[in-house]
Amino acid sequence: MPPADQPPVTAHHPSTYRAGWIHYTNVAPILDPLTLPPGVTAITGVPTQMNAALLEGRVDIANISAAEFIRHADRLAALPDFSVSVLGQVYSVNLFHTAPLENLRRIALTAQSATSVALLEVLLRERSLTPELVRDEGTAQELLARGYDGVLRIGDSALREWYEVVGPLGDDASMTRLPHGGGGVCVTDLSEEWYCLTGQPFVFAVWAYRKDAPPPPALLQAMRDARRQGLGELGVISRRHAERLGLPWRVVQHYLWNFRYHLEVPDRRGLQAFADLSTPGHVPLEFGPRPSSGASARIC
Ligand SMILES: C=C(O[C@@H]1C=C(C(=O)O)C=C[C@H]1O)C(=O)O
Repeated sequence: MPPADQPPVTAHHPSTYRAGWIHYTNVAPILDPLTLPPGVTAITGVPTQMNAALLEGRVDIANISAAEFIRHADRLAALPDFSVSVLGQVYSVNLFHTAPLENLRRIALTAQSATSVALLEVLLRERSLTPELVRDEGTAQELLARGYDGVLRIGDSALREWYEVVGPLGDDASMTRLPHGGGGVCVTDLSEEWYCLTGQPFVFAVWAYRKDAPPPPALLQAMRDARRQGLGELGVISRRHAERLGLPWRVVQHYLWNFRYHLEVPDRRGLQAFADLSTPGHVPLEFGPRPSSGASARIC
């Protein structure tokens, strides 16, 4: 698969079902073991690319920003049992800042994100803070050096930059609550802030499809099989991605086992709370049918 930062390539054949995958490390436990069934093709990209590809009809299903699913709930439905959610710290959706939150004046926002930008807006509004928000690209260090006092980063590079600020943690790090700052830079983990505000998990991504193009059952079965395999092999997957990311494998393993991939009841409540806070007046969120095997979504 091409790296996540390449623009999506369109290769449409009417008889194929087209998937679009955000290929951040946090979906490796689902995507690494996935074998696409015959007739299904896939492209990869960053969240804003996959959001656009789904909404413009260049793919039929994609793991997209939860915020975009909420905004386009009239046209989109989500798989009932897939999510990228977390309860508390996520480590890869970070506001890097050099002054207390209350004093921030200018925050650079990554162009890769929709959900995390909307989450930041909710969190700032809750505290009645009104810094200037500017779309700008670069590493946290580069953007702080350019005069921003806050920088929002997501995904693999945000995880690496978090580790640059807080690491090295050493082999005896408890991995229960990891540090939030170092070298004059503070890291505010937006998902942890959400937890403090609501006590709920935060859903960053769902697997959404256009209501006129529901996924073939063989693809859903392949995704469920892949997730079961991937979650059973987290050690192997963590070592593979740790090497690629240049991070200690224990950090990557903790990062991955911390996610909630099943859109369970607490995640749906968190998603609903985020929808109500971020998008007042949104249309009701719609989810596809649960698996009909007789087993619960959790164990299939
Ligand atoms: C947790 C993350 O979630 C991602 C954040 C997204 C966004 O901000 O729009 C979209 C998809 C998620 O996979 C991350 O990338 O670090």
